[in-house]
Amino acid sequence: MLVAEDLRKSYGDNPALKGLSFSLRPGRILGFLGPNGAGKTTAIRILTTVLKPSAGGFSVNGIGHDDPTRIRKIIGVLPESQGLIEGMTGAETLTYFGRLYGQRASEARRRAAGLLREVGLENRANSLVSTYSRGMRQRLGIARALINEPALLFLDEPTLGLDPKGQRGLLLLLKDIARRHGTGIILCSHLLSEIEEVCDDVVILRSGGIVASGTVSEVLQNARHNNVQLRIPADFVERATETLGALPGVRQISRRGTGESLYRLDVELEDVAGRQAKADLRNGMLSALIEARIPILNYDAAGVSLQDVFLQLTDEEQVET
Ligand SMILES: Nc1ncnc2c1ncn2[C@@H]1O[C@H](COP(=O)(O)OP(=O)(O)OP(=O)(O)O)[C@@H](O)[C@H]1O
Repeated sequence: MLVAEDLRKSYGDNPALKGLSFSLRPGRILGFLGPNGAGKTTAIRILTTVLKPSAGGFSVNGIGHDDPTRIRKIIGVLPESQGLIEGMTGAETLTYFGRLYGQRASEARRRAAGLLREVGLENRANSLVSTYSRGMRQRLGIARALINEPALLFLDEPTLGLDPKGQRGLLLLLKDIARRHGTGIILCSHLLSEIEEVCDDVVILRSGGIVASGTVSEVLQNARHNNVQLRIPADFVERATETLGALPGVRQISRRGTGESLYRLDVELEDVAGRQAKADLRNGMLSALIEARIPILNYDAAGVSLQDVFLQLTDEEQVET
């Protein structure tokens, strides 16, 4: 339903997006991840037709980006600031926006009631928005974004400021909407554990380019095969970095202090083919560390989370070898 091909955008001489290509199928949720300045907002602005790409293109349900009016009719957006009207009730809000989309008064009221039910706000339909909690506002914002029954829904940090229960409830609601309506959802977030839980697909951006993309399990699987985490005493971190950096199979090392006297090294190995070759690389790495008399306090090749992948792929402090 969404196909983006080689999207590029420069602000003056500053390239904010350097060739973004990905696609999304109906009913799936895609997480858009990246550190500050990676280009997420720029990409979302282009895909929601607020900005024009400098090069490349995209289409939604076959409608090309050069027809923004038609694209706007089939997408929904939940911006970071919802722009709700405090002096209206939830039901009035949705009826009002339904009318803006050209619905008749009776139809707008009926659909407003249906949407309020869908997002779990039916009991507060007649309360003023000014009395809503943050979580309720987000739910109302989502209902508003669904008014035109969009094929594609964009959400920017939808769980920001919600308590853990509210976050979970909202993510489950999104999952439900995607599955039941076949809506494609693009979610920008920094909460990686939740992205891991709710998203089917993921695109990780860094400095305007994609550093990883695919299904969440593909990205994790790939990282698990080629990445190893080590914990070593801080005193040995320089020697360990040097030793690992001299090995031909080591592609990249990220290091992070995890306490006063401990360091965590995330080591990315060459992407060699075959299980045995991968094991040989890992064993070679361990032998080199042992030979250099570096104490290894912890070794983990399996417990890689999306957060680890994200930090490793987007870490500015990493040492390229
Ligand atoms: N209107 C603008 N004019 C000039 N440069 C811009 C503009 N908007 C963004 N940029 C630059 O483009 C790059 C990407 O910014 P963008 O806002 O898309 O990143 P982001 O991933 O959304 O970051 P954040 O997580 O902080 O929102 C940054 O270097 C930013 O400084």
